[in-house]
Amino acid sequence: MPTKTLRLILSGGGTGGHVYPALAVAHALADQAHVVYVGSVGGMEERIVARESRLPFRALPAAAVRGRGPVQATRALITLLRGVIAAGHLLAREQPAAILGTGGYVCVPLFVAAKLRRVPTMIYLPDVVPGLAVRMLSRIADLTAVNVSDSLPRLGLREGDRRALVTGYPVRDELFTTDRATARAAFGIPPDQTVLLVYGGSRGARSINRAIAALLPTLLPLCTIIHVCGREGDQVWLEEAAARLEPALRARYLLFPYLESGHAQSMTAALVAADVTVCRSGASTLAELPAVGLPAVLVPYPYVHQDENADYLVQRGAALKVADHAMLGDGAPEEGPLASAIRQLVIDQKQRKQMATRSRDLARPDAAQRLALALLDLASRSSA
Ligand SMILES: CC(=O)N[C@H]1[C@@H](OP(=O)(O)OP(=O)(O)OC[C@H]2O[C@@H](n3ccc(=O)[nH]c3=O)[C@H](O)[C@@H]2O)O[C@H](CO)[C@@H](O)[C@@H]1O
Repeated sequence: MPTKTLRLILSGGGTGGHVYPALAVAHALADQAHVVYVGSVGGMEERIVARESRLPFRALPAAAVRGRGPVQATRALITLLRGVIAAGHLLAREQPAAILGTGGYVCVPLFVAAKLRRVPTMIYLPDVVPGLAVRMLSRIADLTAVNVSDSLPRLGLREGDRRALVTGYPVRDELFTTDRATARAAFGIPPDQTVLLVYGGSRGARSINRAIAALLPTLLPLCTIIHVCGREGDQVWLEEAAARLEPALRARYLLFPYLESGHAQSMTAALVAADVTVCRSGASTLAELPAVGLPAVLVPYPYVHQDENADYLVQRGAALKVADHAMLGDGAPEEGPLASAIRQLVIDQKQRKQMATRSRDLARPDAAQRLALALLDLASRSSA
């Protein structure tokens, strides 16, 4: 039996995009270390970690460091200080040999406390463009790992730098191993149908939901749609819209609020079953779409740096991009940019195949392994 004397901390807070990569690394570390997950008090990560892993979860107080006004800024600073103190106690108890942070504000107090206690740290950037937290953390971390090398200059780093590492984005193994027939069977979709998967990141995307609802009568004659709409309440009116469709079309519209791992109808199965997807361009798309070679119409969420993620795939011929505000165009929605882009990929099999190949070429199946090894190496340096 392997002895798990090595203790490590993984941490990432916020929505799914910061949590799933950390869980993929935990999986890669499997029997090699005792891993504890550190998230923020009241964050979405606690639920995801409990649902998708058996890792012990510890919570820290954390908040955005940038407050909007002086009162909010002061409150955020107090939360940060409380977080650093709590993180100090946590590190004293857990005695980790190294820490990997995948982003989110919870990493800030943790990394500050780690710096004070000389615990080695690695920060991981999943997106092309780093946010404020990752930029700060990259300065204090011993090692900065990035999904794609394009990000390094944005952090003042270069490839080959001792403090930098390009790993790819760690995804669940099943994305590489699930076969299409099984995935399709899980959703009851026959092999000969073209499948469009629509989703909006881990929280859903209202504007995409609205646009797809408007296009259901146009798209359903062409393809089956798996629509993952998010848990924010859109399911109700989308079901009403579906009920107004004629029965033959209605039967080809499969609506879900969220798809969890561990079920036959999982996000993995949906990605593998699909021929084309319409989705946001959160960091996960940079790896999950290539892992299954899924051609995409990307609609970046306008208020964060998703445009640059989308451009990364578009420039490499692995996706098309449509702006959020332009999805339906000015005239008839069925002639707008979103419908045209979807139609193009659904109808033109040759372009779809070419795009699938280009996408697959970008896959990095060893990303979780690379991050796990780097963390083990960091840990061994600390105990040397
Ligand atoms: C609005 C926003 O601020 N989004 C950010 C957030 O996105 P978010 O947290 O939504 O992250 P991503 O879109 O990158 O990832 C979502 C993850 O959830 C999974 N999933 C999604 C739906 C579902 O039903 N089941 C399921 O398992 C996806 O397969 C994916 O693994 O963090 C990412 C990582 O920093 C950023 O790139 C995004 O810009």
